Amino acid sequence: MSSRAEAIFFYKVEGLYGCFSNFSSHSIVMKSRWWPTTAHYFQAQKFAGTAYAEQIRLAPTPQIATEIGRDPRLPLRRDWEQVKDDVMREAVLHKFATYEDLAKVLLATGEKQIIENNRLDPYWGCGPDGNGKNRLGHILVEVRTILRERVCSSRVIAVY
Ligand SMILES: Nc1c(N[C@@H]2O[C@H](COP(=O)(O)O)[C@@H](O)[C@H]2O)[nH]c(=O)[nH]c1=O
Repeated sequence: MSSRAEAIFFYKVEGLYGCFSNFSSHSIVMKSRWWPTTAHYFQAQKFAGTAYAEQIRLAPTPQIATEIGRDPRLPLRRDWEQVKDDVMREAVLHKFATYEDLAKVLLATGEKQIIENNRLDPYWGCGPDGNGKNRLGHILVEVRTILRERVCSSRVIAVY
């Protein structure tokens, strides 16, 4: 893995590598439903199987989906802390597997570190001091590895 100095930083959808954000306008189909963004899917899974999940799915923007998903008055599923990383990985993998152009951007980052430059979020992002867990960046690196392995195995099949 590269040094932090060479790392790829992303956050805003409008910025370079904006397609790495869960707010980017790339819809996915998961659990037999259409989701406008991975942010909609991720936030809805906090209330899977309830009417709140559908309300989030139909939210007009990822910002509104996230606002609803973070509402502390809503009944968060009990196992959320245990499953949230898996939900995020599943959504991000699905997005990059759906859009070949995005997969190419991610694969072209080679071995570089990927960091969500979100100063407000020490869990998914780098946090206020830059030493946050950066879980979204790590998940993007995991997805990059999975996609690379898929590309390699499809090339092996093509050779045979
Ligand atoms: N707030 C924000 C983003 N934060 C995103 O929200 C998700 C985490 O939600 P939660 O677990 O409820 O805190 C995760 O995908 C994180 O990257 N992203 C963006 O592009 N723009 C924003 O303004």
